[in-house]
Amino acid sequence: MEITTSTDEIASLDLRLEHRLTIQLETTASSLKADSDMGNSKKAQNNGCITDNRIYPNEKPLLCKDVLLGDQYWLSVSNITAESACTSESEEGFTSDLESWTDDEDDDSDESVLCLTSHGARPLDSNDSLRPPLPRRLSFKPLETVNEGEPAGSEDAESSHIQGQVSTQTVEPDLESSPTVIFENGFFNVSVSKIAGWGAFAARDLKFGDRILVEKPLFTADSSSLFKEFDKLDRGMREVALALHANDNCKPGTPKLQAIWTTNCFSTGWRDAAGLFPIASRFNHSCPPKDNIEYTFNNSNGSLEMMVKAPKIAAGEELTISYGNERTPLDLFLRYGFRCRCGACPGLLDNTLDIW
Ligand SMILES: C[S@@+](CC[C@H](N)C(=O)[O-])C[C@H]1O[C@@H](n2cnc3c(N)ncnc32)[C@H](O)[C@@H]1O
Repeated sequence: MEITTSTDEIASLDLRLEHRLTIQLETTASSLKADSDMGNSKKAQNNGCITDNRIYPNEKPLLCKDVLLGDQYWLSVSNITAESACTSESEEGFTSDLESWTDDEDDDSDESVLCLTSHGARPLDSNDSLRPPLPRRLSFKPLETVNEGEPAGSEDAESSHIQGQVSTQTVEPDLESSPTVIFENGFFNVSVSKIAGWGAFAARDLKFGDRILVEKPLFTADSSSLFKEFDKLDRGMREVALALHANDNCKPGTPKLQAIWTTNCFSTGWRDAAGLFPIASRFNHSCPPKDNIEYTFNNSNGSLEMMVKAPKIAAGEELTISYGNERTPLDLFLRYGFRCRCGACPGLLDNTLDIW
C-alpha cells in the first residue's frame, strides 16, 4: 500500500483550528500575522495542528475565513458544514437555554482574508481561485426532540411524523437553493447524492491507498458524557454538530443530539468512545464489496483518516464507506434508520419489517 508521507498531499481538516481562527479574527482588528492567529506553535502542536505558515506555490486552500472579496465570497468551514451541508431550516418555537443564539447572516464586518491549508494558515493569495457565493443560512437552532421518519435521502415521506412541538427539519439538500458542491479538498467533494442526501464524490481519479481526508473531531464523548461534552462547545461548533443528519427512526422523544450522534459518530477505539466528524459524516454507506473507502481513527494524531480501498475510483464516482461490514439491511435500518439503497445489497424487504 502506498502511504502518502508529504503533508502537501494530505487533505487535512481541523475544525477547532479553524474556529479558533474565526474567533481571533473577530476580535483582532485586521492582523494577518499567522503567528498570532494560530496561537503559539507549542499550543498548536499540543492540539495536533499543522502550523507551518510558509506560502507553498499552488497550494490549494482547504478552509478559509468567510470573507467578501470583490463580488465573491470565500468559503468557510462554518458554511461548509453548518449552512450548506445541512439540511436544517430554522425552527419555530424552540425552547432552549441557547435561545440567546443569534443569526449572524448579516455580519459582514471587518473580515481579513486568511485561509487554512494543509500547512496551516496563510493570507489569501491572488492565485487562489474563488468560488461562487453560497446561500447563507446560519439559523441552526437546538432541537429538543427528534423529527422522525424524514430520511436524508428520498425515502418514503409518507412514513414521516413529527414528534411533539418540533417543526419539520429539512434533511434533504434543497436542490433549488443549495450549491451543488458544499465541500471540496481536491480529492473529493460533497454534493447531492443519488443514494441519499449529501454524499462524497471523487474529485479526480483516485487509487488504492490515497489518503483523502484527515479530520479532527468536533468533540469526542461516550454514551454517558455526550451532553456534557456537547455543552462545552461554543456556539459555532454546536451549530455545526446540530446541522448533521439525524437518525430518522429514533424512539419518540429522543433528543436531537442523540439522534445525530447515533447516525454520525465514528468510534475512536476505546469502549464506546466516539467522535463527531462533520465532513466524514457526509459519506454514505455501501454494503461490501461496493464500499470503496476505508477509515480508521489514528490515535497518534487524534484524527479520523480516510483512505481509498478500491483499486481505482474514477472521478465523479460516489465514495462510500461501510457502516459495519457485518450489518444487514435490517441492522442498518434499526441502528441508523434508513433502508439501504447502496445497490450492492437487496435492500430491506418490506416483509422483513413485518416479520420483525
Ligand atoms: C452519516 S449520514 C451520511 C450523509 C447523509 N446522506 C447526509 O445527507 O448527511 C447517514 C445517513 O445517510 C443516509 N444513508 C447513508 N447511506 C445510505 C444508503 N446506503 N442507503 C440509504 N440511505 C443512506 C441515511 O439517511 C443515513 O442515516
